[in-house]
Amino acid sequence: MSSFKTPLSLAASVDGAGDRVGHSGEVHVIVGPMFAGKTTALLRRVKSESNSGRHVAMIKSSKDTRYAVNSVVTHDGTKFPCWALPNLMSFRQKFGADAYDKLDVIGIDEAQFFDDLYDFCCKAADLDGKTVVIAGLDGDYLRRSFGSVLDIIPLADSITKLTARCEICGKRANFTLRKTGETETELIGGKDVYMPVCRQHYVNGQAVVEAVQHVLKPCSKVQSDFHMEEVAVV
Ligand SMILES: Nc1ncnc2c1ncn2[C@@H]1O[C@H](COP(=O)(O)OP(=O)(O)O)[C@@H](O)[C@H]1O
Ligand SMILES: Cc1cn([C@H]2C[C@H](O)[C@@H](COP(=O)(O)O)O2)c(=O)[nH]c1=O
Repeated sequence: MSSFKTPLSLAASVDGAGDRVGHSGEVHVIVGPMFAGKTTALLRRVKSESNSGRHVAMIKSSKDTRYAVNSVVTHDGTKFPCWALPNLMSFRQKFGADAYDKLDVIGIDEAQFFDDLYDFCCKAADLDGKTVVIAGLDGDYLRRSFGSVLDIIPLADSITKLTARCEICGKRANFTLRKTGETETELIGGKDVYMPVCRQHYVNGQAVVEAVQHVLKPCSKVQSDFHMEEVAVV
């Protein structure tokens, strides 16, 4: 019998996770602004895979403890148990190598917070044969690329961009407006801090936030108390 190994089987056997090689993995990416239904779509997909008898696991970033520590929770309250982790590469070891090898589907929520998203997806789908379903923000509150979410587009079998409803006019919302004056990229929050908006209301709303911050600059107490609801953006 030949002992020749392809680069793929060699990589998998070196890593000790070769059980699923030959079984092709997949990468499905769900993006959009906040409140677009990304977590809802992720849960629907993972639950349906589980109902079909496949072994599933869900991961979210441990940075996001808004609704629950060990569950993924949608904005309308649907829950699913998950592993809350600071990074993805620790998942196999924490989940257990044997259990990991039996997994068919891995769901990842809040993907923008994982620095090792690209490497994890490559390994999980290409080498370990997993179906990886990823939900995350494509853009931050300034509509800049957020984390590594856009980096995994070239790895993807499918990409779904969802929209929310603009909180001001009810049209389709593609963007997330931060209502407060904080400027750090990562700022955990819900409707208290963010609202989904259409293009027109993103541009108007962002101008209002910037103008208010400019006016209030020397007065940091008032600045941190400022909220968009108090200003008309139409
Ligand atoms: N402006 C809005 N547009 C759409 N859905 C909204 C809005 N505000 C609240 N929601 C609620 O948010 C739910 C989607 O939540 P979720 O799946 O957690 O979204 P995401 O993960 O994209 O932030 C909707 O089903 C709806 O009940
Ligand atoms: C726009 C934006 C969002 N965040 C944070 C806010 C929330 O905690 C999550 C997104 O949650 P969702 O499930 O998509 O509703 O990300 C951030 O840190 N920085 C931003 O610019």
